Amino acid sequence: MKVKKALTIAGSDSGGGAGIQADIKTFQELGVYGMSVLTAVTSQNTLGVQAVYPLPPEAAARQIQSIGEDIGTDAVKTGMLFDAAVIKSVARSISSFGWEKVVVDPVMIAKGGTSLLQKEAIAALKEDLLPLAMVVTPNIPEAEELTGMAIKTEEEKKEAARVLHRLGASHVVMKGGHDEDVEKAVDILFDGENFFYFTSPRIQTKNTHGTGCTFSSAIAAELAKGHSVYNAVSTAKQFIQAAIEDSIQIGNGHGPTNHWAFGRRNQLGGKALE
Ligand SMILES: Nc1ncnc2c1ncn2[C@@H]1O[C@H](COP(=O)(O)OP(=O)(O)OP(=O)(O)O)[C@@H](O)[C@H]1O
Ligand SMILES: Cc1ncc(COP(=O)(O)O)c(N)n1
Repeated sequence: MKVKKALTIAGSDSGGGAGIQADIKTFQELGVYGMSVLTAVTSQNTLGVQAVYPLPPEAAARQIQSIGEDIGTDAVKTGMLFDAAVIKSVARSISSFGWEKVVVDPVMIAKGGTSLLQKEAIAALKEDLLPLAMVVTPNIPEAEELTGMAIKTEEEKKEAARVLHRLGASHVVMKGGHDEDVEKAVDILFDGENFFYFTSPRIQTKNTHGTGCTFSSAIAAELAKGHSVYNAVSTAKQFIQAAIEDSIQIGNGHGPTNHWAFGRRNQLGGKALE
């Protein structure tokens, strides 16, 4: 059987809702063979991150080499990279294999406030990784860090997207999950010329752990299957909407999104899961 493949380069979330675990579940649900390169191990649950154990940069390079020299991949997604040395090592490895369908989720801070990226690594993210990105998916606080802009209005979101495009990302998705006073969750895609809006009703729930990871890996999975960036973002938006609507009540904090909701709903003709 011939399958499409996607690779996530990210950190492990022991609680299974974000990071590598969210990515692999999303790849699986979207019918793509998932592979993983670990950059860090976190002790994490729905209450937050209790500990971070970064892996050395050679570990990422060596894992990517093992995949690149034998299996190859149709798309790559990066998540938690933790420090500048890992970012540089990952960027070098991606370039050396000439992988083009690269989705960069510039993960910086976990929901509970724990830093998943060293402050001094932001320069490396901009200089080494953004130029390799077919799609970059910042939330508003991440876009503010990357651009140095304060982003509140729609015009500022569009201007930040232009800045990130100039830094080398060929497409930018400005995610609106953090605009909590707005009734809709609006993501804006910029392709260097035009802006496209992806809008869905905002769901009132505390179970949003891993939304960013899930959304970016859904984009990578759809790109791996050969879809355009516009269509990949459109499917990812439907995937995350279903995953948040049917989110999972486990633990005592922010529960995870439901990675099987999108596929099961399609089987059930669009009905929400019990
Ligand atoms: N309450 C919500 N209702 C509907 N959609 C949401 C909600 N929260 C986030 N989203 C959607 O989820 C996706 C991820 O957006 P978000 O801004 O939450 O990313 P993120 O902050 O990187 O995620 P995380 O906080 O998990 O790191 C986007 O498509 C966004 O519109
Ligand atoms: C290993 C890892 N990677 C990424 C996130 C961000 O996800 P969230 O902001 O939903 O906690 C996380 N919490 N853990």
